[in-house]
Amino acid sequence: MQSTRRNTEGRPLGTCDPSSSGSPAHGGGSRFEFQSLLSSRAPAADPTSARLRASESPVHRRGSFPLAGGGSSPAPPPQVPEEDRIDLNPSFLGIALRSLLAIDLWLSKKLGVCAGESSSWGSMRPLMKLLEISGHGIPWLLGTLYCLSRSDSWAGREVLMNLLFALLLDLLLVSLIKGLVRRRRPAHNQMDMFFTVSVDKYSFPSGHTTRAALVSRFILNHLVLAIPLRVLVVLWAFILGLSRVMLGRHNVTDVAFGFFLGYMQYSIVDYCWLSPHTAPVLFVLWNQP
Ligand SMILES: CC(C)=CCC/C(C)=C/CC/C(C)=C/COP(=O)(O)O
Repeated sequence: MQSTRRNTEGRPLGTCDPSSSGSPAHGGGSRFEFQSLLSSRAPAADPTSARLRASESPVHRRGSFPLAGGGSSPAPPPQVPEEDRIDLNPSFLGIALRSLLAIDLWLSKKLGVCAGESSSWGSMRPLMKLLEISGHGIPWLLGTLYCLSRSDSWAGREVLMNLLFALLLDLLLVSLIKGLVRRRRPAHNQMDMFFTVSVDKYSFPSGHTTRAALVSRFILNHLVLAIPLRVLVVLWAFILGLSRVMLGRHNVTDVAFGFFLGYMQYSIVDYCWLSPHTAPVLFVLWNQP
């Protein structure tokens, strides 16, 4: 007995309707998924026919659909460059990563409510941009240098020297990772940021978020603050991270990794803590008239 497997549209599997719209590569119809499955589920006995089957898949044919039933003498399969081929048997990790990426892009777009003046929360954009300046590298670097120059106690100088080290380490690590990963900023972002350097065209990880996590952990560990102020510091870091997505500057994963990296950076700074004992040269140099 022979049974005919059907796709979700009730069409026998293996057939194709050339009149239907939608790009095969972008999931325009379920039949393309089927063809991928067919290729991966029924491996050919010999490599030549496996290659032929893969090249028959519509995802390998840019701009042409295979006709239902086919002809009696099919044209020889076109040679497809290696980089154009789609992995028909992706690993579980690959599927999980792609799904995470899709959720990330979808959620980031949804949360980008201040990405433009005409966005749903566009009126909040000036406030978000103020927050952006509060986490920018320049005010933090200049502020730390200024306080260092005014500090008249060894203890104060030690803390500020380490804050300066932390800020520079953060700039270095974020630039390195941005340059390596080279993830583009979301398409809905307006590139109107105040004072950026070349790697800032990339979005992974969020530099504002790493700085916010690093600085807030630093402050909580080295400044004696009343509880409400401590809560405020944590809130500032959290809202700054969130505002990066709302402004459309980043995807959610850029910010999530930014929090993680900033948190870890503080651990590095704490581990390498500079003091008159561990780095006497620095402290002596700073105290030269
Ligand atoms: C000393 C020196 C080279 C300072 C550079 C400070 C600077 C330009 C920091 C960049 C701050 C910035 C715009 C980071 C981008 O943050 P995302 O959150 O958009 O990644």
